[in-house]
Amino acid sequence: MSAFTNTPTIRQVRAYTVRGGGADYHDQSGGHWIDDHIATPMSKYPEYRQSRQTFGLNVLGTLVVEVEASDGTVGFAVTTGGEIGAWIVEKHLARFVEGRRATDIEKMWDQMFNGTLFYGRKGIVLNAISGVDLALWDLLGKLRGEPVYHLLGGPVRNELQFYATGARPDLAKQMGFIGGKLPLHHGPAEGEEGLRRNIALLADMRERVGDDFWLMYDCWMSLDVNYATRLAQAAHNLGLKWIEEALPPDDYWGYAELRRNVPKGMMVTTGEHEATRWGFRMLLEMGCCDIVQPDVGWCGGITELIKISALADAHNVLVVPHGSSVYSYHFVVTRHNSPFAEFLMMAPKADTVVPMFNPLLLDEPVPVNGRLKVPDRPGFGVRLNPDCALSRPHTH
Ligand SMILES: C[C@H](O)[C@H](O)[C@@H](O)[C@@H](O)C(=O)O
Ligand SMILES: [Mg+2]
Repeated sequence: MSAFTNTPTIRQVRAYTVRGGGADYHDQSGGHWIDDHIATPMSKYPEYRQSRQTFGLNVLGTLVVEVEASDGTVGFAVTTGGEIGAWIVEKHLARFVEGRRATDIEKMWDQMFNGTLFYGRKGIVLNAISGVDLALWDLLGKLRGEPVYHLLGGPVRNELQFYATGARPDLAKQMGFIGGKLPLHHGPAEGEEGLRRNIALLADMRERVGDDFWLMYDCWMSLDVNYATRLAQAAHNLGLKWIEEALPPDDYWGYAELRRNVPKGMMVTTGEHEATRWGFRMLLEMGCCDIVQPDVGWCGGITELIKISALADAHNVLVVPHGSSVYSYHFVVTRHNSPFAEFLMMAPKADTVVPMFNPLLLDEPVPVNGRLKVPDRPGFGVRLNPDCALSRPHTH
């Protein structure tokens, strides 16, 4: 009898939403560093300048996807997507997954992507596809009794090392991280005074951390080429290691120009709001960046990230996924061109290490002294916190 005959099939796909932190990590209560006057493409409107939540950065909420196999095993994953994502999962994507062999992930991905191409391609549809894909990899690991990183070819290093994203790189250095990425607070609409404040903050942090600690700026799509060039030039003698996501994701031409403009030795990075191998092919072939930063919960999941990473490797470009907890750790540990990872400091003052998707996942690992050995529990090795109320709004 062929081994195929006893491979479990997918009995049901279920999608839920959750509010308050979790995978929609911008969905925090007040007073959190992650919503404190951070520059965005909306900063040109004063009414939307102080808080990203005012223009809806946390409008989606968390999407939880469960895939239940015919033997009762349940794989799950979480990403950003909320009710819209849940609707797409159950009303559209489920038809390409239910009844299929749990091993046929590539074919299910291809049908989910091509079956939604008329309204998807990127954005929320790719978040939803990513959620299903990650849940399928979790399920496969559980069925095989293996951590996902074993299914991806095994670890190329014993542990991961992390830089920390947050308001306090000085504290991150004390916690053992290899670098600190600051959110940029002021964009072009705040003129020369804003640029001066951006540089003053960086100078203060450089003073606090010394010369041998990475400092980066995350500009969250808020700048134009001229401002980003001037920021990079002014920050160069402060040892800015990279300037991240300076421009809107579709401005491939602007990124290529910025990369020609920045001082030699400074890196340009982007990609967290890009999706699929085609989007990253554009970034790579147009010479937009030195590091691509796909979010595995937004770019298409593990199945697509494998393709993106191979493309980047061929271009000698590093792949350092946007902070996405265990979903990227299991990938990064298996890739030579992913030498370090991001850890988003989700404590409101960025002064302690808390799980990134807090409070949604149980057993979610966190870096200790800036390092982490990826647990070898089956799948992604985490469980849903039963205290987090899941809702399933679209079942009627
Ligand atoms: C800190 C940044 O403004 C974003 O909130 C962050 O999610 C992302 O850009 C990152 O690279 O971590
Ligand atoms: Mg970023």
